[in-house]
Amino acid sequence: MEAEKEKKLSIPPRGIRAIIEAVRLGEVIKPSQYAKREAFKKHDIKEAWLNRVLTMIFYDIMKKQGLIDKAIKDVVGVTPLILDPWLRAALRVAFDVVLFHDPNQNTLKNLKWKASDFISSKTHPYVGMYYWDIFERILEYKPNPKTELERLEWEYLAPAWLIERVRKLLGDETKAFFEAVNRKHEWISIRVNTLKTTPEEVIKEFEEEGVEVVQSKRIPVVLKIKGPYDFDSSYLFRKGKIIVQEEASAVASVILDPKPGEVVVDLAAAPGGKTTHMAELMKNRGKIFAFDIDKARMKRLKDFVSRMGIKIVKPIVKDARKAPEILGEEVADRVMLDAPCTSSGTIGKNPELRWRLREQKIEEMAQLQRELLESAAKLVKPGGRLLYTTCSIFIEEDEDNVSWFLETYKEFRLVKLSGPYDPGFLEGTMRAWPHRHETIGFFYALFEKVTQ
Ligand SMILES: C[S@@+](CC[C@H](N)C(=O)[O-])C[C@H]1O[C@@H](n2cnc3c(N)ncnc32)[C@H](O)[C@@H]1O
Repeated sequence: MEAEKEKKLSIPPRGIRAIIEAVRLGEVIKPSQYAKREAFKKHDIKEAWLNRVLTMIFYDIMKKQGLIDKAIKDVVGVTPLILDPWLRAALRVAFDVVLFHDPNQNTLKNLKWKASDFISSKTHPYVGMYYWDIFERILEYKPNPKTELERLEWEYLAPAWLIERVRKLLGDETKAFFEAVNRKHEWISIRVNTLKTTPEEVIKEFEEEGVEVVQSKRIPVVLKIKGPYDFDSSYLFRKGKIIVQEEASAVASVILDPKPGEVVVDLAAAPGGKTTHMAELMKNRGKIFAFDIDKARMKRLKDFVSRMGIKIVKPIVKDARKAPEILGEEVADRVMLDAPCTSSGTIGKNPELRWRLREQKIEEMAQLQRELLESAAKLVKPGGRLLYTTCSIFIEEDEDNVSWFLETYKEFRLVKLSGPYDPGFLEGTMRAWPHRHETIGFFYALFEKVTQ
């Protein structure tokens, strides 16, 4: 009996206030872990166990936000988006805890009384009273999906339109796909900076720090460490010996394969995962022109470049559609276009993204990607190569753009890719999948400009 009691979720009043504040701040402070950190500090969450429990709930709410908001709407009668932000945050916490966890009686009491007091103090006593009043209805609430697709939304924790799309792409593997993206992500993928150290040395240092580490079989400079890991206080990170990067992302630079002394243009470079990797492959010899339109992300690129001891990168904060005007045409041996995209392949890493994504966005991104491909086509020298990648799983952003490019730019041919991942839906292209390759969803197409 005692053991059973202990298994139930227990959150003290301070924890309730901290998680509501974290969810509230998460709407305005990005990335969301900063919001969580600030709220936990404010409410003095020092105990490791409590931090772990609240962190789990914080990310759980993001992953299930669309479903939680549907439940709120069923109970309250309006979309939570028009409610007071503190009330919305408290309701999201309450629904998540009640529907998806197993809270003990004390936690339920705190969730009713302390949350109500807390949001009263943040807004108006009427708001707290309203929350208090409807709390019993939250306890009674049972989701009532009416169709098979609505039922799958609760099973896969994703909106219906996304499930339909994944089904069209993957058929029987749909369930495995969503299970993989919803799994707890404990392992963090990093890349070793070979300008400063070796994978073996870094493995040794992690082991000495007591961090579990495994080396990627596909890309030996990629290591996976068991999190959590505090990068800010990490010697390896501060000295620029490691950088956070997914294996699928590191594969891109290896495929483009820039050589020492070459001229490379990276058209969507920030925060610099691929730019820095290419500089390493080029042994810090040659030139990389790194374009990105986002100043803040570019600042991070500049920090990484200097910390990692890289000398050959010229950052250019400009729209990459202007790159041929700025640099001239046919100047590059290699062009990397790691295009801005819907990022649908990263929903495992960015749990709230699935609820934020809008289907209309896909066409918008595909159009921008084509304009960037036009720019890339002009930059490549005859005999030079262009790599087009996205972290999206949608055909419109991937294979469709490749077909369009090959039809429009007859001087380019597709260089067939044969690994380390699986063939894409167009012969010669390649895709990485979360459920098959334990990485993010990623798409690759390599082109060569034929010499006349
Ligand atoms: C997928 S991210 C690039 C990630 C980067 N290659 C890396 O490996 O770290 C896409 C980038 O495209 C940038 N971007 C969006 N529109 C752009 C444009 N018109 N010109 C240049 N960069 C753009 C975004 O700011 C974003 O940093």
